[in-house]
Amino acid sequence: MAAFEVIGGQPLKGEIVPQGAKNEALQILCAVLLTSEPVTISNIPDIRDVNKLIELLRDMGVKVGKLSTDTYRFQADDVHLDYLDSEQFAAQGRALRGSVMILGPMLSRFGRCQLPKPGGDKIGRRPLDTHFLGLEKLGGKLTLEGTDFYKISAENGLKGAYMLLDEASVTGTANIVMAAVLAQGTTTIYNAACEPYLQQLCKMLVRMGAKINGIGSNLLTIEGVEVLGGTEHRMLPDMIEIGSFIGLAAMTGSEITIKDCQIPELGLIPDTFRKLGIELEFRGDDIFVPAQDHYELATYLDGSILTISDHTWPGLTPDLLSVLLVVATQAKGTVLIHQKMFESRLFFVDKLIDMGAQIILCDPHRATVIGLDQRNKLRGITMTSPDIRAGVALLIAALSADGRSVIENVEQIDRGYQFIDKRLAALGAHIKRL
Ligand SMILES: CC(=O)N[C@H]1[C@@H](OP(=O)(O)OP(=O)(O)OC[C@H]2O[C@@H](n3ccc(=O)[nH]c3=O)[C@H](O)[C@@H]2O)O[C@H](CO)[C@@H](O)[C@@H]1O
Ligand SMILES: C=C(OP(=O)(O)O)C(=O)O
Repeated sequence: MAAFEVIGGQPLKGEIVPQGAKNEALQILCAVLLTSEPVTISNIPDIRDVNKLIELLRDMGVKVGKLSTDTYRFQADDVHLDYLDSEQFAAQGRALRGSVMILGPMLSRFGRCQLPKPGGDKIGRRPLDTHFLGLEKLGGKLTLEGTDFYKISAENGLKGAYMLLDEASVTGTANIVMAAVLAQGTTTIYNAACEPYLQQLCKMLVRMGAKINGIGSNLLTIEGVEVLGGTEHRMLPDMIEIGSFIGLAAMTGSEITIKDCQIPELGLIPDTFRKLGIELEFRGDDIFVPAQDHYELATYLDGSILTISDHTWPGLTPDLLSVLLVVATQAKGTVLIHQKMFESRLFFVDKLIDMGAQIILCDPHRATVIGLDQRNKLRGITMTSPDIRAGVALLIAALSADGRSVIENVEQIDRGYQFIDKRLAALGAHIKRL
């Protein structure tokens, strides 16, 4: 297990370029399975989960050519269906959450797929029911082996259908869309997830020849086509990384410019940091965060305590709540952080409490943070990163803290943050990989 040693308390300064979006990359990479023609993808982040998915595709027979550090060319003109039955394929599928999105494209193009329960963060129950409800509506036949191995087939092809999803699952919607684009007839998906990465997927599919209406809304209408062709696609910057850098600047009292953010795609993220009292300036497409000695939490108009909670897009992404929580520990004021979607994502606050933060974990979903207003700094400690976003939140806490911290299990952070130690060291952070 790798670890980071951090000597905290140093203000950082400089410019940082966000990586390509992890969760967009996982959708887009799976979509290369939908065509036998070449697909060129740029701004691919060099992170563990994405590299694992690229390896999985290569082992399935997809031709993978690396054109530059962040650009690859894929061609799925000779997919080895037998590989799906191998132990190695199952092990690769188990290793990340994003692998689940090969189900939709494989089902629609080749009539079958199978997968064990995919990996990803252990942050509470992560049901796949919406994925299969949708794929079954299109004519997929699901066979369950035990409770954690799924086989799905459609010998006679898929047929378009109307469906009202029980929840607006992000990867579920991506899977269903990728199945519907090659189904016969019209599919209507109501209560579809509509976050920017899914919009990016839909736009790419349209460039490949798919017919999709309603992109960006929760009502998608898809007219199936017989074949899809190749295309080029560029990934958005990672909005969770951008939010993490805003939080880092605030907590460490640093002046940081985050470059090329595609600000219109960030939804509520900038305004949520502003509610924590953090000043942000948009300079063209860059976000400038000035060094701030203090920041003060907003209250509601009637003076009552603010709640920050997640919601499906265009609400606030759940993936930033851990960072927002950490930033609140040094604000002036009190805030309730309410993580509605996942039930085991707030337990990492124990470590922040050990560092001196004032937090009451009310229940698994809610934590009240009483900000220290920089009166006391957090103290460096040794801790383990439980999941990707808690990991980065703890890293931010460690960089702001007095003294030495060690963060273990940083493979969790490496899943989604590209060379984070080197990039933060370039801003002046004292961080070493052990
Ligand atoms: C690889 C990838 O892209 N992972 C992201 C994806 O995961 P993923 O697609 O797995 O997450 P889902 O959107 O399916 O659901 C997330 C959780 O929220 C619950 N839920 C979802 C929708 C809803 O209307 N009500 C509800 O309660 C689900 O039961 C689940 O526990 O989307 C999540 C939600 O933005 C993000 O945290 C993950 O980082
Ligand atoms: C939960 C996340 O990732 P995954 O879905 O891959 O576990 C995340 O990116 O915050």
